[in-house]
Amino acid sequence: MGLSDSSKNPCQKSLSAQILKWASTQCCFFARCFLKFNLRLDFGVGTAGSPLAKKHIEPRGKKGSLPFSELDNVESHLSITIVGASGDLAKKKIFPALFALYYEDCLPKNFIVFGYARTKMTDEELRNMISRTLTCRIDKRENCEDKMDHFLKRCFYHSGLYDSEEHFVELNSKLKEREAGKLSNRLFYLSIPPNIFVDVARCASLGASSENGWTRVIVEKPFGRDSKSSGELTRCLKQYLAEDQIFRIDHYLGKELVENLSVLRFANLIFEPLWSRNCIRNVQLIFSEDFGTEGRGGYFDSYGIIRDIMQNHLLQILALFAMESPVSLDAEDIRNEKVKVLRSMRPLQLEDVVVGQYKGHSKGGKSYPAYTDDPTVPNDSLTPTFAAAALFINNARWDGVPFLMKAGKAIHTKRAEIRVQFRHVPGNLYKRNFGTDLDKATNELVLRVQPDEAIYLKINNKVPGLGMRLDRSDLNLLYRARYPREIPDAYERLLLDAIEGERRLFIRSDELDAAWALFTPLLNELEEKKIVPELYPHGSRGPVGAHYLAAKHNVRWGDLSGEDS
Ligand SMILES: NC(=O)C1=CN([C@@H]2O[C@H](COP(=O)(O)OP(=O)(O)OC[C@H]3O[C@@H](n4cnc5c(N)ncnc54)[C@H](OP(=O)(O)O)[C@@H]3O)[C@@H](O)[C@H]2O)C=CC1
Ligand SMILES: O=C1O[C@H](COP(=O)(O)O)[C@@H](O)[C@H](O)[C@H]1O
Repeated sequence: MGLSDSSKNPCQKSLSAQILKWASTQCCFFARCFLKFNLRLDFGVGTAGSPLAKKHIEPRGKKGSLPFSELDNVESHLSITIVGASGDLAKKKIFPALFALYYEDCLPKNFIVFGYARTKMTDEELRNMISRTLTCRIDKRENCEDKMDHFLKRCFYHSGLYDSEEHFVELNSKLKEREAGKLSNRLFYLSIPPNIFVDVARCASLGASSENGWTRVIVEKPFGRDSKSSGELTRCLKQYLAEDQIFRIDHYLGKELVENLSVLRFANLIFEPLWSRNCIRNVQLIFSEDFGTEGRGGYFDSYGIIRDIMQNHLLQILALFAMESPVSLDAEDIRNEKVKVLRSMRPLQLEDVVVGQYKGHSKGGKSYPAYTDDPTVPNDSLTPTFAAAALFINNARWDGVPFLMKAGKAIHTKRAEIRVQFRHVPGNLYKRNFGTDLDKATNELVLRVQPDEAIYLKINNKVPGLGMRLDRSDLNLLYRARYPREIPDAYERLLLDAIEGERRLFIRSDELDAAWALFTPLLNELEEKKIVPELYPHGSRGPVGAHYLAAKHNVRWGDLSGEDS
């Protein structure tokens, strides 16, 4: 078993940090004795114990008030190992996010990054690989090249198998060599296919856990494919890791607008009183991508859009949107509220969903492939690449309010947004100005998660002039206009949180169970009954069935109204 990791409140943390400083400089012996007897140490040491952990109050990084290096007064070391370093996610997201954190002075003074995978690579080859992905992304930053050189010098590689404890022991020796006897915290990022999560957790925990600091493991999705397999995965991981060492990542929780959801609700008097069935008619959670599953067809075909997007990203947003006010911003308080709302929901049935799959299509002399054209996808695959669903929360706040989700690949546009449609104004004095379509008179709040982050509220407004003409207008908070700085990528925020021991944006195991309990009966039914998805052309607006589903609940999809700019 690796070292347990429990970050407590800041006061406790700073006390722990002082004890640890003393312990690490004068009396490492005690720590080793504790370990020998397999006691779970609860130091909350190193970076997690730094004042930066008070991040609800303090901004982070050099653009904030307190650069990490100045705060890093405990002589600790941080080793980050990316398992699956040769893969797509590592290249696309994880290494760039780590560099961005380094660039912003958000990493501690003593840190190293190790890549681990089966592919044979030298340190230099790993550095070249990282540098290629970095140069095409962040070359506009000031002093970027110098910083990049310094960062790359701290990157190393070890090639090994995922199920070989011996190879992780070799990694351990390399880590120790560079940690040079300092108190060292270790973070492992499992950026690998899910069938090898448990092997890696076992080998990393037994072969390469930190001997004197914390060991944490970030686990990528998918966390199973249904309640049973997810429960099994949790049980297996817990043979080697304590729950507080496991950081289940859902990168949508790290997106700026998703983080802002709670601020919008709980830091503004004007929204919270409206946030219930009394004023809200329906809520829509929409995700679409304007490309298919190209290159990931093999993975996608055994998961499908419901598991890939709805059961995690959209459901997490829904939980944050609908939860009651937490007792505090503490991770456990927030996650308790999310679990409560998830457990108040009715599990989905077949009649609550519409599924679709994209078909080939030609437009303007260009042809777009069907999902089943992918050589890694069977020709007769019934896997949905699109789904729309209606969910209901059986509690006093949300009784009767439809929460509609829609997620699709190969749709005409890329977007992720939350749309809140409000009720009609009772006894509206201006009713006749809207003709017979009173729906056009309702307010709508839109949180555009991506692209081009924005929050806008559709209101009815008098068109200036002598007559009385109304139109729908937007109160628009466009992020690029209001905050002309680069918005950090979700992976930056989440990596930093894992380093600091902040669990608020990671999924707890009971949350995961509740999420699977909602979707598993539906997923089983879709598979058992071999439900045939409705075909929609690649690049279209998705299957028509999604409109019927919405209409059944008296809803119109806001993204198709044609009103958005
Ligand atoms: N890519 C993305 O956009 C996203 C990915 N994820 C999740 O992140 C994780 C990593 O994703 P991604 O980087 O795309 O995955 P990859 O398929 O690129 O796999 C990552 C690495 O794992 C090793 N690997 C691949 N297949 C196998 C296998 N069958 N058995 C053993 N090792 C294998 C390979 O390294 P080597 O051969 O060198 O050992 C590969 O470079 C997955 O769990 C995925 O679901 C989540 C969100 C988005
Ligand atoms: O988790 C996943 O997310 C991506 C979309 O992420 P985004 O940050 O680019 O919106 C999706 O393409 C992928 O299928 C899914 O596994």
